[in-house]
Amino acid sequence: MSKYKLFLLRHGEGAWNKENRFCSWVDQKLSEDGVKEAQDCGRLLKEQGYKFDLVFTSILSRSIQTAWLVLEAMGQEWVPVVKSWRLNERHYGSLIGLNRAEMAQQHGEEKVKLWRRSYDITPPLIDESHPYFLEIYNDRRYTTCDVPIKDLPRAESLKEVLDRLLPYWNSTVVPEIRNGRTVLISAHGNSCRALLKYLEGISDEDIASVTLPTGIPVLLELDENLKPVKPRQLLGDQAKIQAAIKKVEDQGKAKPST
Ligand SMILES: O=C(OP(=O)(O)O)[C@H](O)COP(=O)(O)O
Repeated sequence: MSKYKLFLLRHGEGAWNKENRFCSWVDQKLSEDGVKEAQDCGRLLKEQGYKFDLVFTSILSRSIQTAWLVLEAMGQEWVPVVKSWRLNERHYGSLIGLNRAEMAQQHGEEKVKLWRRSYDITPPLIDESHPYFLEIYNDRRYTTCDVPIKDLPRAESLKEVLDRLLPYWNSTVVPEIRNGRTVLISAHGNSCRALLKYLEGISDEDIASVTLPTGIPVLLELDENLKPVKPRQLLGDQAKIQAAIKKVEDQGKAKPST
């Protein structure tokens, strides 16, 4: 029997989602379309009568901005928002900033698919020579983490995302859910995929075909042991959701960038 409802949300479209670049730990704001997606998401959740008690976000602006816009559209701005780097997007290492379609032209679509969707392959590490290295590691927000900056990731597989996310899930999110709070996690494509893999017990192989579009809330109904009692529900117009999923999957195809 369903005891708890948990909502996962990949933030609305960011500027680099539009440009088909690996964004990851670079702090991009939402695009105009992304703002609209987040507002539409909030309106939909309000129409369906959902109420949140607590929102968790990463420390990247696009997930925080999305949480604010959702709460504003729901008229629930007062709901507390708690932030942690442990919900950040997967660290894409030296791939950060690169265009997926150009990478597919250079390295082949299969290689890009492995980098994007394999469970335990870590992309090449970012180092000091990378154009976004200083922007990331000199950012004051990373002095607030529960690990020193030198120990923060330099690239992560999906498995490594789950390894850094799970302690936070267990210590901080789970007690709130067990206390009966309805939680929204406003995060990222891959941090949400990692959590979904854990909660739904998805195999290392099958997680490769799980794709989350931006701005679409995912509802999980959980039993008393926080195990899903039914398949995840992506809320909204199902034809639009399927088209948005295909668009994300096609980002790794070797077509000329626009
Ligand atoms: O920043 C990213 O995700 P996000 O838009 O959910 O924050 C990644 O670049 C997503 O890339 P992917 O869909 O190739 O894994």
